[in-house]
Amino acid sequence: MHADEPFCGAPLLRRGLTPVPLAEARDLTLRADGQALLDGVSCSFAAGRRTVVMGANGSGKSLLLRLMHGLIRPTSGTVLWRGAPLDRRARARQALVFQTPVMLRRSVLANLRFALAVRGVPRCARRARAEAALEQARLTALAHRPARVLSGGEQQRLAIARALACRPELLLLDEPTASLDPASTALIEQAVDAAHADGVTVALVTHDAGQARRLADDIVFLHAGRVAEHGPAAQVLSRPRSEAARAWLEGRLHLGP
Ligand SMILES: Nc1ncnc2c1ncn2[C@@H]1O[C@H](COP(=O)(O)OP(=O)(O)OP(=O)(O)O)[C@@H](O)[C@H]1O
Repeated sequence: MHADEPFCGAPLLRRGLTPVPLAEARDLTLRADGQALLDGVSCSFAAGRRTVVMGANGSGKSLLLRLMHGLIRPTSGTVLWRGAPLDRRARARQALVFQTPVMLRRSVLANLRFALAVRGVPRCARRARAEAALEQARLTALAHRPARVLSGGEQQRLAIARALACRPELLLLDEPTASLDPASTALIEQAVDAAHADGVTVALVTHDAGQARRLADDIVFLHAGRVAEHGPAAQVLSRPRSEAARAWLEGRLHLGP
């Protein structure tokens, strides 16, 4: 497969089935100050799978997630949702969790209930749904604490619980464990696993090759704003085809596009 070709899920392809990607980037270019930050990026997040986006600092991973979520518009190219251009309704089927979560100046529980209100969940259903999400995230004991005083790991778990309480089809996570210790990282990975087991499609940015091995079904490897590799995790991690991914996985420096 050519590195820039959309990849839609190897097991299905092996069985002769062609899945429609849940979300797809088609030839996305993003320019700023005369510079291409993303340059002809095509890739897809296949339904029901966990796609891990990897690459060096500044390779364009966060920008790709923001484009896929419609937070920013590409200079050219298209973001597709179930084969049609991304629109407001489709955006509501996604949830994006930032590396540094944004918490309202309210309690943990109120943060969850507010998110549900914004998504139009009826008032009578909010409390039960918020409490269930807290229990799943093991945050029930902290329900009435101001969200902003929680530790980094707890805030990240709350941010993911808040996103999942809205029942997205696609959960986009931008380096959710970047500054967390192994125990907090394990709790986040459990939450991702549970969401995936519930049928949520996951796209996750990480620098951690161990995390990619544990979580990824597919990998998109970006280098200097381009897709260097896109394929099943087992293949990309053990037999990378691009020099950029090979060097990165071996911990060597690789400079230049
Ligand atoms: N609004 C912007 N205007 C100009 N340049 C930008 C803007 N946002 C991001 N960039 C640049 O685009 C490039 C890619 O940024 P991005 O945040 O996607 O990288 P990343 O792969 O997520 O990096 P990291 O691993 O360090 O988080 C970087 O060089 C960054 O400086």
